Amino acid sequence: MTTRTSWADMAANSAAENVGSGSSSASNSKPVYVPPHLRNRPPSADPPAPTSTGPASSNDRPGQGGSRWAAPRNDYGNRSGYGGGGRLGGWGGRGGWDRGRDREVNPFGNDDADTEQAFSEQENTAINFDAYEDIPVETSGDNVPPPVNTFAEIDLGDALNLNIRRCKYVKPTPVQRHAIPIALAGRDLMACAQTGSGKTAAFCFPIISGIMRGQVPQKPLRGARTVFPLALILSPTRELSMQIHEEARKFSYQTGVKVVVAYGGAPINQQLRDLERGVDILVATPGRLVDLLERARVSLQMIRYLALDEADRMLDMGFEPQIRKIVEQMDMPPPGVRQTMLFSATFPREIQRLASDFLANYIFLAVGRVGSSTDLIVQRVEFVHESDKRSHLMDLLHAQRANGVQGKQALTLVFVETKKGADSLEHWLCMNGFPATTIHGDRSQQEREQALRSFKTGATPILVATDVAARGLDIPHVAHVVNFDLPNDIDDYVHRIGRTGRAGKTGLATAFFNENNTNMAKALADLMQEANQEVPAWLTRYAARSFGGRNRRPGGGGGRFGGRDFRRDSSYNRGGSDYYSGGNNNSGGYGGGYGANVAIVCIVLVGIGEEILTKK
Ligand SMILES: Nc1ncnc2c1ncn2[C@@H]1O[C@H](COP(=O)(O)OP(=O)(O)OP(=O)(O)O)[C@@H](O)[C@H]1O
Repeated sequence: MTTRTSWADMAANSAAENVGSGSSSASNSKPVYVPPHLRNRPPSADPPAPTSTGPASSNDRPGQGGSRWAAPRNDYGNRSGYGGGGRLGGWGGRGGWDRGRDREVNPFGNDDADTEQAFSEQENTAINFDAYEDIPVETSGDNVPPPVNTFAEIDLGDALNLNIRRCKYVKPTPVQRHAIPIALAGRDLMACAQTGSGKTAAFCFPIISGIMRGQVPQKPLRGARTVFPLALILSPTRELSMQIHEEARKFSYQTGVKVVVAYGGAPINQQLRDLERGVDILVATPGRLVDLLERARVSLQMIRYLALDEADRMLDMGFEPQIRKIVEQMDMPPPGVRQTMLFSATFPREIQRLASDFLANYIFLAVGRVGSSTDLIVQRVEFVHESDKRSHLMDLLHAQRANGVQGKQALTLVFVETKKGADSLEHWLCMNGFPATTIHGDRSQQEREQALRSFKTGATPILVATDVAARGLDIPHVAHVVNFDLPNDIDDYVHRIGRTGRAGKTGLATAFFNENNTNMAKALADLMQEANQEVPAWLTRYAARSFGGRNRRPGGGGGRFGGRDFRRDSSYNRGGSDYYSGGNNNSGGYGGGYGANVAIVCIVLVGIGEEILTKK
């Protein structure tokens, strides 16, 4: 299997190479204990904040009379400067403008980003395209626009095309092939596609392209400090919002489209200043957005595009009231006037039903995952008594070390149940020579961001996490996920293990099981069986005796799994024609949709809300 690195990996690698203690280079020598107060300090040799490559120019925009493709955004001129402090300083990742030079910061961190040569040499092989050859795809809804095979077939605009090349995306992934034409046709969309398959670009490209094409809108009369974004992208966690923002900034580099992120836990004043400098696309977590709306600092009156990432989580009980408030009770244009796109790797039927309130004559798209959910992930479950867990983990880590599986190219993510448990395990690992850090809801946002960076660069190749890191995070090189404490919900398990084996890469997931997890036995055994994993005989025996472990898998008791348009259910009947009036099965022998035994599995990047997570 190809394991060439993407540009993102290369950036991470170069950062890691500059990191001293705890990196893989120290692997063969006795690891050094790092006291807690020094553990997460940014390495002094870490790369500096990316520098600008030049003024935001308009000459890569095709001329389109009256649209923003033809209208350079001269409103950059009067900014007081915004640098965001670069990747490792302050509230990471918000940088869009170079404070001193008043220029758009190059999000590619590559001074040559303007030159064709700089990005034409290597393609992004993060995605294993071979695995997509016979991927099942199903669409339903009226007049579904046909998919495309190449980016060249889609008129996204020169500036965006240039950024796609800078990202080294050579061809669209399956979800992009189908979703982008649907979105460009102005259609509402509910899209279900596997983790790591490029959903972010699938909703970002049409939004950016649409804003570039559109007329520069007349700002409504309102308080001078109110901003009017044209697109809103909501996601359930702070870290996921930051990730989407980083991606969107790359895609919109030098297009004139301005992307701002707002999330809880970070100082609101900085975010207000970011907004004041102008915003076309607002990426936000719901709680912070409600705050901004209530302060009348943001108006949704001009929203043309609404995208919900991890949409099923956003409409799950924790978030639904906030989402309804934002979407239905403020000043956002109604469905049909705005364009709404919902993306996730799972869409349980009840959630689809709820979600349909936000959509108008929408298309449902389901794209199976690369291989199957867990073909790429070897799942192991081991019986480990509570008191033996630490020594068992130590054995695993020593074995990894002995096999040379460690360092920045082989990160280990260890999931535990509680925040206290996370701190305690992290401390113990460090004491025993395994550089670790931790992420959970009791840590400040700054500490959380720092921990993630330290993990990604391999400075601390073990991350002990609660469910705050279970969903939504795209961390390259996670080779091993250890469920030190199993979750109580099989979906959480699926999301956790989905942090490895992403984008066509293989991964390993090990779960520690004991008497405290008997309610998970059946769901776990079913899931493993479905994924052609070896199910230990003892687990099968536990499964035969047990009942529970909320099972959303196909064929499981919960029946919440959704890789199929709920409008096609025979039980669903709401007068028909306004909901579902046709289908387009591109599944190529896939049969009648995603039935009970289908392995689409949308392992998910469903996030848990920060409000919920902070309780963990
Ligand atoms: N067309 C493409 N060619 C090559 N790489 C791509 C392409 N599209 C996306 N990628 C890369 O694939 C990786 C996964 O993309 P992304 O994070 O958008 O997936 P996702 O479907 O949102 O995953 P998840 O469900 O886990 O959030 C990213 O590193 C991204 O840069």
